[in-house]
Amino acid sequence: MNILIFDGDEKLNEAAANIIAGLIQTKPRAVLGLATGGTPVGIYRHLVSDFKLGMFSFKEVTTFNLDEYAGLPADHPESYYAYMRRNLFDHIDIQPFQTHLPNGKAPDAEEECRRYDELIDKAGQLDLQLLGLGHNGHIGFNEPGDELIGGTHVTELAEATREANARYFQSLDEVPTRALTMGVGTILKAKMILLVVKGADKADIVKRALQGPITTKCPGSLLQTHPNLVVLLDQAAAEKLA
Ligand SMILES: N[C@@H]1[C@@H](O)[C@H](O)[C@@H](COP(=O)(O)O)O[C@@H]1O
Repeated sequence: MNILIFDGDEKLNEAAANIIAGLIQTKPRAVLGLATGGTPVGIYRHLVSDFKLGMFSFKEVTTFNLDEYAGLPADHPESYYAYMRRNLFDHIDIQPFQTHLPNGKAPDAEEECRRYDELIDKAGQLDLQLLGLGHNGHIGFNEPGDELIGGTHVTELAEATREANARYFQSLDEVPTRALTMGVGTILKAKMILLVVKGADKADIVKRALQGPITTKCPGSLLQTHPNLVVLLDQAAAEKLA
């Protein structure tokens, strides 16, 4: 694992965007695994401005997002579909049919998960998976538990996760209780994983995930097994690391 620690948000966002941009420049048909949440917003902003400077094109890029809330229609402002349009897709030349998220409103969620895995399989291995880390160690919406699931599946959100995401909704009650998420097997099969974590409130979980025991109780700890893991941290998130 390669850990890089940055002094300041902007430098970190720029470094993450440069890694993604470099991949697209060398492989225009790259398959990207994308993440949502607060962490990647600045990274997407950088990618958009680099794109607008003409540094690269997303025309042949394919994307698969990690997850989507179950029950939220795509046009709900807090759906991850809406987030991706707002923060990235609407500002670049990616072809909409090459962007993928699980459909949170699919009538048969299990079938939707199978469909999503088939699409990922058909696209081939993810070249890069961008990841954030939840306060409880979740990656995507793979929550801590006695076991983890390899493929895309429906998951019950941990209370802590709903509380953390309540800031985007009018009230906690409005935060969905379930989500469709890529599994840890798919995440770990990516050729490269780019984990980005910021803030002092994540320092403990960064320590557990990167230097603690590998356990399903902290899904992020499984990333230690990946042969090409790049971790970008700000100083606050890195402060408990040995
Ligand atoms: N499903 C997402 C994750 O993909 C994200 O990485 C994590 C951390 O979010 P944030 O970056 O806002 O702290 O929580 C969310 O609930």
